[in-house]
Amino acid sequence: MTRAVVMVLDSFGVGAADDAEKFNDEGADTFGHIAELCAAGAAEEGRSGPLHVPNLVRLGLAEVSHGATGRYPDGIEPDANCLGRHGWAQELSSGKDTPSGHWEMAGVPVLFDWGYFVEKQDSFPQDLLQRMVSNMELPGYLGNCHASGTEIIKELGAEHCVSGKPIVYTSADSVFQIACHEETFGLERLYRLCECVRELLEPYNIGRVIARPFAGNAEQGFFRTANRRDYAVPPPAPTVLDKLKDAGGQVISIGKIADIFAQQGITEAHKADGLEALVAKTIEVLGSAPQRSLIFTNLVDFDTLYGHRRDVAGYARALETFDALLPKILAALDEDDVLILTADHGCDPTWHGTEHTREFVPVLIYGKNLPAVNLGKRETFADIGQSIAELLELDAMDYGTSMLPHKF
Ligand SMILES: O=P(O)(O)O[C@H]1O[C@H](CO)[C@@H](O)[C@H]1O
Ligand SMILES: [Mn+2]
Ligand SMILES: [Mn+2]
Repeated sequence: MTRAVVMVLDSFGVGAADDAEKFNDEGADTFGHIAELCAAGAAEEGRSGPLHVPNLVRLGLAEVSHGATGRYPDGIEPDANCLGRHGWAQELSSGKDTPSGHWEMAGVPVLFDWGYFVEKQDSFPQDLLQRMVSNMELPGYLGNCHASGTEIIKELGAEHCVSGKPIVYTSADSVFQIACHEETFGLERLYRLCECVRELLEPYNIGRVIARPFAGNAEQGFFRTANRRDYAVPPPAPTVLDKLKDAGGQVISIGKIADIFAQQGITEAHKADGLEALVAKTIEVLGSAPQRSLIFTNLVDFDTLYGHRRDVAGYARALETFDALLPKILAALDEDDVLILTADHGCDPTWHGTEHTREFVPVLIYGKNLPAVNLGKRETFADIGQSIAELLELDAMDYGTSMLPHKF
C-alpha cells in the first residue's frame, strides 16, 4: 500500500528562520532551547536530565538542528547513521500562524497579509462588537484585548459566569477568540456565537475565530476543555487535500486538521483529546486506511499546553512521550507508506511573551524503502505537499519541490 502520513508537532521549530528579524524572533529556537535547559538541569518537573528523544534523532532531528542553527543541541548525541530523509524548511507565507503553516505544507502558501487586531486594549472595532451583541442578544462582552487564554479566564471567568457576557480576546495571530463557560453560557451557544462572528468578520480578512470553552468555578478555578473549535476561512487555492479527494483518494483528518482547512478536501475526520490519544488514533487509522490515503494528524498539545504557556519542562515531557510512541507509529506503516514529521511554526517556550516564533520547521521523512539522505534547507513547507502529490500520483502542485527520490 502507498499512503502518506503527515504528523504535525504543532509549534516544534528548530531555530530562527532567515526572516526571523521581521518578527522580532531572531535567536528563537524551540528545540535547541528546550534541549539546553534540559541539559542544564533546569527542566526537571515530571522528568529529568538531558532531553531524551533517541527515536527522533534516529530519523535525523539532531542533523536538522545542526543544519538550521550551526550547532547540535545541548545533551543530544547526533546519529550519523540516521534512518530518515531529513531537512529543515523555511516558511514562504507572510504569517507564523497555524493555518498559514498547514496550508503551505499542503502546497498553498499564504502570500497575502492577514488582517490583525493590533491594539493591545480595545482591540476589536466597536461596530463589530455591537453587531455581535445585538445579533446574538448578549448582555455585552468582556475582555476586548490581547491576552493569554488561560490567564484571561482566571481574570474574567467569574464575572463571565455572573454576567453572561462572553470573553473576547486576540493575540499577535489573525484570530478572534471567544471564551465562554460550557454550562453557564452553553457550549452550543458558544459555537453559534463563533459562527455569527465568523460571518461578521468577512470584511476584516481574519484567519480564524476560535471557540474556547471552559469549565470549573471561581472557588476551585477555571480550566479549558477539549471542546475547542476553530472556524478558519478556507484556503485560497486547492490544496493537495482537495486534489487527492477529487482524484478519489481518502483524506483522513486526526485532531484539528479538518477545522484548519475549513473542512475542505477532507473525507473523514477523527477527534481525540491529548497527545497520546491522537497518536493512538493515528495508529488505529493506519490499521484500516486504504491505498492512496493521506492521514493528516495535528498534535496540538506542544503548542497550546506548553509553547504558549512557556512551559519548558512540559514541552520536554511531551517530546519524550511522543518519542517513546514513535516506534509504534513506524511499526504500523505498510511497506510503501511514507511518514512525514514536521511542524507549522515555532513557539519557543523560553521566548519573551506568549506568541509563536518564526522558525525553520523540521522535515523528517521515513519509509521502509526510502533511502536516508540529508535534504538540506528547503525553501518552502510546500515541498511536503509536492512530495505527497508525487507519492500519491496527483498532478504537480504550483509550489514546492518533491523530497522523494526521483521516480520513487
Ligand atoms: O492563549 P491562547 O488562548 O492559547 O491562544 C493561542 O492560541 C491561538 C491559536 O493558536 C493563538 O492566537 C495563541 O494566542
Ligand atoms: Mn500551530
Ligand atoms: Mn498556537
